[in-house]
Amino acid sequence: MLSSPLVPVVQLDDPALHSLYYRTPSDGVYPQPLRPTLAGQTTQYITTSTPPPLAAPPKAPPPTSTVEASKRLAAWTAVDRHILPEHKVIGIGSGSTVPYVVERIVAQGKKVNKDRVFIPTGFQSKELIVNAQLLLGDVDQYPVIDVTIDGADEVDHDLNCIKGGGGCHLREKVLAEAADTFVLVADYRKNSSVLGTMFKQGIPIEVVPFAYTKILQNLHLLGSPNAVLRMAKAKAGPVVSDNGNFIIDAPFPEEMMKDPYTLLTRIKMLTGVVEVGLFCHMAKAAYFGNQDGSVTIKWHDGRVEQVRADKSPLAEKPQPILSVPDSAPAPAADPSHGSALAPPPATAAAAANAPAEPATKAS
Ligand SMILES: O=C(CO)[C@H](O)[C@H](O)COP(=O)(O)O
Repeated sequence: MLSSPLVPVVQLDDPALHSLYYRTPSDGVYPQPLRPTLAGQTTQYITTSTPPPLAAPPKAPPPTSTVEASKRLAAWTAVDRHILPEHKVIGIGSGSTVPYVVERIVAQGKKVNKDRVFIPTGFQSKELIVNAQLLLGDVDQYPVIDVTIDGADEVDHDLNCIKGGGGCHLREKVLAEAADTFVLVADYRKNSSVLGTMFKQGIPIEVVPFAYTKILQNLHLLGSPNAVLRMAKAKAGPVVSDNGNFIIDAPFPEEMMKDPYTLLTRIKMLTGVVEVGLFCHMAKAAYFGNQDGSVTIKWHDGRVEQVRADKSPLAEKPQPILSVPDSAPAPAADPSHGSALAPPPATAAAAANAPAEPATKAS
């Protein structure tokens, strides 16, 4: 029996095969990952050989609409205020605003980022971290996170929010809870006073697959007669979460949505429910990029701060917006997601500044 970490299952007599199957880190030929970040990590911790130089990480493309620009505005402002040099463990959330979070973190430079580890909330954010050549970790290694920044489907005045439009809310809640500071970033369409006003598809609820019918029945009794199993669009059958579970979308009447914490506890008590996409009393601040280039910041203590357009990070160096012509067809909505957003209220600023904006998720 070999004492190497790789234990043989069958005896290989051919020496060539033997060396193929029994390579160990000390051989210096440990299989190399195909992607740069992982190559960087392997080089640091396992191999002794010189790594190939890394290509520059891909940049996020310029925003293609006012909504996209406001997502970037929110993300950049939040990163500038909350991701400080002393922060070493950073949670990266999910959704269409988060690529701009990663973009701004990368812009802080290699020097500060080389001592940081980034924890993803799911497949998408893991890809963002890897592609940006940042060091990837997981919450089981780092159960205490300095700052987590995440998107949201809708946020109310008390910073309660709906999350899980992208089906990641279980990991998102774990990373929010693990964080000393949890910050939300979103465009102006997500800023509301009562949850469910803008995001109509209902509260995302992750459930163990075998129990979904019983849970649906219980949700109907609890006050959500239209609760449904979320179905996949490019696959036959239900959406399956990163954790192998099903997702139910349960719209509740406004009266119940006005007290999201009570609703959260009642749903969570249903047997078979893994996690509920209602995040109550968790966020320290929520950043909303506005159509006029300003940023609204709602703080956990009830303060509301406005950052004027000429004071925002984008004002330092104006960023291009690739405008979408009015006649262009609306981008296809992510059917499992932002299509539930109601159109934003019309404002003078909107009329003056915005190209025709679909009320659906733009990415
Ligand atoms: O909770 C989430 C995924 O589970 C997302 O953060 C939320 O859905 C916002 O996504 P987007 O910015 O794409 O609208």
